[in-house]
Amino acid sequence: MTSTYAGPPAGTATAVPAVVATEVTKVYGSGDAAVHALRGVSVGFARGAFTAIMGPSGSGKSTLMHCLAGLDTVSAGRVQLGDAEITQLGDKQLTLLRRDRVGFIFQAFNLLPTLNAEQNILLPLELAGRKPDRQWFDQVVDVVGLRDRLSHRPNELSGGQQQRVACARALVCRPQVIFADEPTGNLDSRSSAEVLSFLRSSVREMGQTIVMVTHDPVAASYADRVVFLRDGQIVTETYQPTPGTVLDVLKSLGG
Ligand SMILES: Nc1ncnc2c1ncn2[C@@H]1O[C@H](COP(=O)(O)OP(=O)(O)OP(=O)(O)O)[C@@H](O)[C@H]1O
Repeated sequence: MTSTYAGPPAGTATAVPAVVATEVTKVYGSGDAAVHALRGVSVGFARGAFTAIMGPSGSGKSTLMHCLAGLDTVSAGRVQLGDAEITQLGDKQLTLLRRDRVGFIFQAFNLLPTLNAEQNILLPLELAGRKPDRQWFDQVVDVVGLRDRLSHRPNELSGGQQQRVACARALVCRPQVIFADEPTGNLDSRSSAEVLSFLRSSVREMGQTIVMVTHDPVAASYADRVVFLRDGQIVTETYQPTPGTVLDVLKSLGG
């Protein structure tokens, strides 16, 4: 089945996409038990833009993100990340692609408790055998506002600060895309605002590309664009969203 979504209005999508999904289908299980989580999704995510994915529960948001990030395989269709067609890659190549080109931020901060903030931020580079670029590290630390917390362990940091460490950890590798899955789901509204402002400045000031799944219209309003899923298809999108416009679309989708 193909998506009913006809694409952005003429003249609005000018940037080169960092990730493109073409006719992506994902079916879990088979026969009577088959769940069609994605039904022919075609969508591009512009480089240097902050895009949110929204939709009612079960509409396929996490599945789409996992397929875009090479965390899950597609049943049919293609995903292109930069110059790599990830749907053609084997497990080993996918692992390297995720390590070298993709950053992740999850709802649970996933920091190592025995390492301090600086060590947590630098861990992925260390694991990849890459030397940290000190100047870039300093810039990232300043953007996230963690300069005076670098020697603190996660249990000495607030939830918002821990998530900012997780954001810095994703950014320091200079990934082509950062995928964020409900990054503010565990945070109070003040810490959420801190993290979202930081994500937005990493896009504005550092040219980062971010794709974020969220349920929260306020979180989505920090993005440049919101794409909406329903029943495994992209049904509409909005640019320069506000919490009000996002809520209106969600209501119309029954979310
Ligand atoms: N591993 C799985 N096995 C079987 N079905 C699955 C699996 N993962 C997801 N699904 C189903 O696929 C559909 C889409 O799920 P998905 O988690 O992508 O939705 P979502 O929009 O992220 O939902 P939510 O907002 O509740 O997190 C749902 O019907 C879900 O039950």
